[in-house]
Amino acid sequence: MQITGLNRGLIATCLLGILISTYALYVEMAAEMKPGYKALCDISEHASCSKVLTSKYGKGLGIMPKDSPFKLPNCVYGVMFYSIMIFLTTFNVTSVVKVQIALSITSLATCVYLAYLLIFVLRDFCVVCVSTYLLNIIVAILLNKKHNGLLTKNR
Ligand SMILES: C/C(=C\C[C@@]12O[C@]1(C)C(=O)c1ccccc1C2=O)CCC[C@H](C)CCC[C@H](C)CCCC(C)C
Repeated sequence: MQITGLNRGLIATCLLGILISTYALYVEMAAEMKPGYKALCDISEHASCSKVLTSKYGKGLGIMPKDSPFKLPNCVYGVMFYSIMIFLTTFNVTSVVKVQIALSITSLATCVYLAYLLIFVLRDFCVVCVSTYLLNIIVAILLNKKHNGLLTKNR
């Protein structure tokens, strides 16, 4: 695929990521404010996204200390991550793609950790969470293709 096509794919995937993260942030705030709030992604007892989002792992990735300024909802990190990705996608430079790949690997590692929490600690199926894992895998594949594409072009 051409670089332009890969860029479109990357931007579309990241926009979807921003959309899902924003929705998850809304659900998190609504569930915290109104008890008994039932979100669209609260499908059943063991497929409840609001339970996951309002759990103690839902903020600061579950690792930030109690009153750290980085104890933001995980979704806020998601929005920042996808926005930075979109911005960096506008540069078609190998070195910038390398920075994006590094960020993408960090996000994949974070996803593995969050998926572990989801499956083994919270024992819940969270649709919005799993979709962001998939999006991050797609971003990694597209970045790898773009990196290869730029290397061949500059040869
Ligand atoms: C919505 C989202 C992930 C979903 C979810 O986190 C949620 C919402 C959550 O509450 C949760 C609770 C318990 C178990 C699992 C979960 C999750 O699954 C976003 C991915 C975040 C993405 C993987 C960010 C990675 C950021 C890197 C650390 C790099 C930061 C880059 C910066 C410069 C900002």
